[in-house]
Amino acid sequence: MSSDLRLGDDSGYEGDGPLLELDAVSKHFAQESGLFAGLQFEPDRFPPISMDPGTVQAVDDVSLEIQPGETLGLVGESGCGKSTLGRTILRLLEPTEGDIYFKGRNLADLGGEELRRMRSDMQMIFQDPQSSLDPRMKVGQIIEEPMRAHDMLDDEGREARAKELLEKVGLDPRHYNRHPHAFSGGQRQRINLARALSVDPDFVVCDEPVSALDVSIQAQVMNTMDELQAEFGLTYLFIAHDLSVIRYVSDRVAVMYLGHMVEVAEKEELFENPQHPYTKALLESIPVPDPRESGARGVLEGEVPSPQDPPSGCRFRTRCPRLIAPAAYDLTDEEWAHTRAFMRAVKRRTFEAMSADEMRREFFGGQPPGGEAGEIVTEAIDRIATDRGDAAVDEDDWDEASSLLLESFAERSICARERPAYRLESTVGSGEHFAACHLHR
Ligand SMILES: Nc1ncnc2c1ncn2[C@@H]1O[C@H](COP(=O)(O)OP(=O)(O)OP(=O)(O)O)[C@@H](O)[C@H]1O
Repeated sequence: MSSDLRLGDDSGYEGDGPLLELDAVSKHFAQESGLFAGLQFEPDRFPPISMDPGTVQAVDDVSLEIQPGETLGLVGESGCGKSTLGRTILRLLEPTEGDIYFKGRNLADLGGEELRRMRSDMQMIFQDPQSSLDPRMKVGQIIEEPMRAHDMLDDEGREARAKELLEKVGLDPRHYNRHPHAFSGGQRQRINLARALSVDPDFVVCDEPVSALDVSIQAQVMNTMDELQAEFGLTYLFIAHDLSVIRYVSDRVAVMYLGHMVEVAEKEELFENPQHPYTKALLESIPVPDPRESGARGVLEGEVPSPQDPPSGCRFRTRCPRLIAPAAYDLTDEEWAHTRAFMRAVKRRTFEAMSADEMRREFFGGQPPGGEAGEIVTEAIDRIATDRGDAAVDEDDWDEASSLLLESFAERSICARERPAYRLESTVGSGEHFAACHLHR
């Protein structure tokens, strides 16, 4: 673990708790600016226009621990809040709510010299090695810059360290005086690594560090990062949207969806025994290399809702294939599956107008559910049936049928009413398995 590249006595972490702990951390942004951003039309008021800047709930109520020496992979679709979480941890963004503890200290309590030291302990590397390296600076200057900012070593010491780091990241120390444009993408990412390591951090947020690289280069850079982790005693938060990258680098994996953490488990456990429908859908959507096995597999239905107005309860529920039936109705699994599919089809208007009988056949095999649920389904069908007898079906009828179904079924599900959070036993791995899904209630 030790290296002569470790600086000073305060490097390393001797405590027995997590290196990093997030306690209910949120980061909300004021709505993106624009000429009409936030303008609301409210006909019942005078004047009928108001300004509600609104907020983007990029990260919402996230709790998480990262142990010393581990790599926690953070995965999720574009826009789910991964980068925002990484930046908030590093205090590049101020959290809206919640606490972040690093080495047992609340970052919000630190000031002056302590905060400065903590900042050098936590570094970040970014996706695009092209734009994060100043083209006017030489490689040596780039690597020495953070040391200079933190007043570490003298000129000679910095130069010696920069050259040693170049070698450690797999580059030639004689390239010290070159400019970054002379290097390939993979080499530039290695320069970034050397720069991040120059101040001897304990924790590095790696934000999509290999996403911009050719697949053939990705593994080489990830292997170097792995070697450096062992040598420097580093802890990584490794952000990626690519599950094969996550599988390659992680010890544990955290899955994010629309600002919430939906599942966290050891890597093997997460890949072999996923417990959240969103994780399952993500895993099933990994492209299969075998061309004989084609066709749609686990394609996620519908659009990701807006982080300005996220769904209540489980944020994935509007797209979830396992949405739980409201307890108020006595529905068989099959009846609920039909009702759910019909509700979604009406909401998304995925079918052409048809008669009531045709809808019953198409969505319910001719047999809608009985009881109160059946009455609601029948009312919705009648509202949009082409043979309903009065004026032609219009937009308002579709909207009303959709609202009736959503309010009666989706909004009454436990998935809409309560925020899920369950701790499960791991079956493949040994550690804790967190799944935010009411199927585990
Ligand atoms: N400064 C900001 N102001 C307003 N909204 C923001 C800001 N930064 C991020 N967002 C919004 O917060 C949400 C999360 O963005 P973030 O970049 O963290 O996601 P991500 O998972 O890292 O996505 P990607 O992989 O595309 O970078 C998005 O809806 C984004 O538009």
